[in-house]
Amino acid sequence: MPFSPILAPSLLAGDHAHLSISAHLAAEAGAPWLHLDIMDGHFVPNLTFGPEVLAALRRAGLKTFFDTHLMLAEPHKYVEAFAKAGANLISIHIEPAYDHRATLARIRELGCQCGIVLNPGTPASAIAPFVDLVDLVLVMTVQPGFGGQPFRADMLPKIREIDGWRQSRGLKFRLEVDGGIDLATAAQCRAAGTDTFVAGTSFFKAPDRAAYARAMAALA
Ligand SMILES: O=C(CO)[C@@H](O)[C@H](O)COP(=O)(O)O
Repeated sequence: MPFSPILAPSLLAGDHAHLSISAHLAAEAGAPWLHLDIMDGHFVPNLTFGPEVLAALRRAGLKTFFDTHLMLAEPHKYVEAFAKAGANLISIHIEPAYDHRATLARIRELGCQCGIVLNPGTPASAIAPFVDLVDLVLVMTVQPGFGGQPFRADMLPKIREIDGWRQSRGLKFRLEVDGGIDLATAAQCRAAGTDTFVAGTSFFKAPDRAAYARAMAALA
């Protein structure tokens, strides 16, 4: 396994009236990453927040690594705004039509790490041309748009397939899962090769240091 496990709390499941408090709770629990779900009401049937929220979290003192997941029909138009607002890693979906290669290169040029994301219905082969360009591959384990959905165990073969490429070709990307992740489903994903786990609903039920430490011990 090339990377040690990271559990990235998803701010989508935090308190939207007090996002900074929720983000600080995640950091104080020991989470080195915060997952930020950016939804546009087009690519996914929901809306969340924009770059000004990331900038405000930075102004509020958040030093956490911002793992920024753009669920946007036209992500290439927004990568600069998210990089300037404080994103550390920006992930873009493979499904919409735009220049993925140029957008990944632009994310790097802006000083961020870059990631590529697949929806449950998208085969691993769709991202094959990009896996040597990215720092992270995100396999969605729910149809994106809403938190609190059940984990899709039928995504495990896809995770194994992508981890297989990583191992056989010596590729250096993190392999992340997102959707319905709790201790039990994270363990299944870990066994399939995942090293990076987004947890929204399950994390914010008990966002404290002891719970985080238990989760990390289970994934070690
Ligand atoms: O991107 C998404 C949903 O589209 C996720 O990041 C969710 O926020 C994960 O939430 P849970 O499934 O853990 O509640």
